[in-house]
Amino acid sequence: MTLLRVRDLSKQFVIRGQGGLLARKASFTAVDQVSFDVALGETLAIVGESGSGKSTTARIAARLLDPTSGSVEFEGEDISRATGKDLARFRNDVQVVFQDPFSSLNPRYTVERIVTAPLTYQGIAPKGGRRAFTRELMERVGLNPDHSQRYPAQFSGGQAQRIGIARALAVNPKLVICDEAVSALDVSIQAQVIKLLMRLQRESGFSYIFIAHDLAVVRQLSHRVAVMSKGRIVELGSRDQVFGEPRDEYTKTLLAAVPRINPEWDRRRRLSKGRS
Ligand SMILES: Nc1ncnc2c1ncn2[C@@H]1O[C@H](COP(=O)(O)OP(=O)(O)OP(=O)(O)O)[C@@H](O)[C@H]1O
Repeated sequence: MTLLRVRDLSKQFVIRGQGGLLARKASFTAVDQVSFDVALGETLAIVGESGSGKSTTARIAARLLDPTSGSVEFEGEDISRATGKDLARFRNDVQVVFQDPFSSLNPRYTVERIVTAPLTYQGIAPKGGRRAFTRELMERVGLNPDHSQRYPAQFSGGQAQRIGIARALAVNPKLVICDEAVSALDVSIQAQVIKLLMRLQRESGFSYIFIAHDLAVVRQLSHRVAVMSKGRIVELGSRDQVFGEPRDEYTKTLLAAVPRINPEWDRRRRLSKGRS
């Protein structure tokens, strides 16, 4: 079942030159005619060099930013038209986990207040009370539930990212957008958080849009991969196709830069090269 349907999405930013009020304006196309679907329960990775338009695409999909043109449908509804209750439901169903947990968590709030805040805004009382709800969520993401009254600064980077994930899960989302969510973490911590993200998806069946520039990470957890370059999707296919038999020249260059960690993919790539 298609959860998210993005069609012909474009985003132009207006850039002002120097020179105060008389400065000339120019427009810059950050996202150019991008289309993709995300099915329920799948992980679509969006990869590409810095500045290729990955985050802008994701921010539009989460309605944090309006597109210049194109459409985004969530469960068949055009989200640009959603207002009131429909918009509130969409904001629940789609959660975003950002790269830097410390700047996306309020430093003056305890973990309990952070993870229950999305419910508080909606006037919903967590089942079993705030304390029990927070403890359960903390256990789910591998944090010590006895630390629910601590502040973000009292946690390591990896633990803080788990708080961000717990906050996203608090409202039972259908789609979680991870925007470089593991990029700032040490490799060993990164591996633990990736395992956690995969386990949570198996348990709850939600979808991910997983934005990353690290292809080794994407290889581990994606079902399908979209490769972006200069605002456009240059290749979109299953993980095995994109990694094993890339069609686009830019994808091939990107893959050539990845350390070889999976001999099976290498073998398939060599075989596919031999065929052509
Ligand atoms: N608010 C803005 N105003 C002007 N230009 C912007 C704005 N936001 C993004 N851009 C530009 O749009 C382009 C795409 O940015 P975006 O952040 O989507 O790329 P990205 O692929 O996510 O890059 P990174 O991996 O570095 O985060 C970049 O050139 C960026 O500088």
